[in-house]
Amino acid sequence: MDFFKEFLNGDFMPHGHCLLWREDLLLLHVGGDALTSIAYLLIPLALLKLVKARTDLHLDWMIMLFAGFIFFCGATHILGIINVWHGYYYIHGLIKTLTGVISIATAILLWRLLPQAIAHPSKQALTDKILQLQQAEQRLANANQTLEQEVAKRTAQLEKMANTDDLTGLLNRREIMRILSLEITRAERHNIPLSILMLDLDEFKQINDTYGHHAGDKLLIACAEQFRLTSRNIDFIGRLGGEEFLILLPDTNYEEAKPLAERCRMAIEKNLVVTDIPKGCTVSIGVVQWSLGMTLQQLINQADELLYKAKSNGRNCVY
Ligand SMILES: Nc1nc2c(ncn2[C@@H]2O[C@H](COP(=O)(O)OP(=O)(O)OP(=O)(O)O)[C@@H](O)[C@H]2O)c(=O)[nH]1
Repeated sequence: MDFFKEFLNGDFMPHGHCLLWREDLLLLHVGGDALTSIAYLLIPLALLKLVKARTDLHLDWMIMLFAGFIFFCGATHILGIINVWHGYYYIHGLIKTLTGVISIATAILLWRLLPQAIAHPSKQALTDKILQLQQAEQRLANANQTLEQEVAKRTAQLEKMANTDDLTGLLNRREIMRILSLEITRAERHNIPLSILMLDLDEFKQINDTYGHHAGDKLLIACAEQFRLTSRNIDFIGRLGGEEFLILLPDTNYEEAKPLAERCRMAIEKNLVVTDIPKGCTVSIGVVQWSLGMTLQQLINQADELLYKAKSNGRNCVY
């Protein structure tokens, strides 16, 4: 009991020379201890705030231990101030010992954590890694873009192949019919004229039989080229099959279509040059202007009928 009395009233040890301190010396010691104590008490509060705010750090126990260590350091300085007037040397010693124990614990844990901390990537390493990732991402984006361009190119090639006649490079039957259907809808909606030319090479079988199938192919290619040269860039030219072609003339009435058909006929008769076939070739053409209410099939049938008429009337003519 006596021990506790002495422990708390500060008389356990005599003050000795403390009461003899001069004012400036006292201010220096008390001021220094007070400033250090304030700092040592503020640091644990800051660490507590950090632990509360950053639950993701996973080192909260280590930070709390460090906060405790700092707190006890602060407490020894407070006791240093008190001891100037009261001799609580026993409590002071006790707090110093506690500070020592918690410091040792912190030091041991700090050393144990050191490899983990060293292994943790530095800010520079993380910055480098981010840079590497950004570069890799850029490379990936570039590769992706190239791939997309390649796919678009291949798709366009495949579409072209699917829509094109292999031999002549003109539109194939499916594609010219698809476009004709669209153009009929457009003509209907905007009330604009639309005409077609149905073209068939004359006595092509005989050419094939005389000069061979290969020469016949050359002639088909040369005819396709003449049709290209003769028609306008708004027109669509297709090969329906064999030696039969269709030229689609958007925004064109019969009066405009007929001379165009005539130019095609003349081009085949006069301009066609196929070395294997010296006698050349001619073409018969049926011209029809689409009229309101006419279906695609009716349009084609009417063009076929006119073509048949041209064939029956001696070929190499336009009907
Ligand atoms: N070289 C070649 N011949 C083809 C091709 N497709 C069809 N033919 C031939 O074209 C010929 C068409 O003959 P027909 O339908 O009798 O017509 P045509 O001889 O031109 O007679 P008309 O049309 O009455 O003037 C056939 O002999 C087919 O074999 C092809 O891609 N190349």
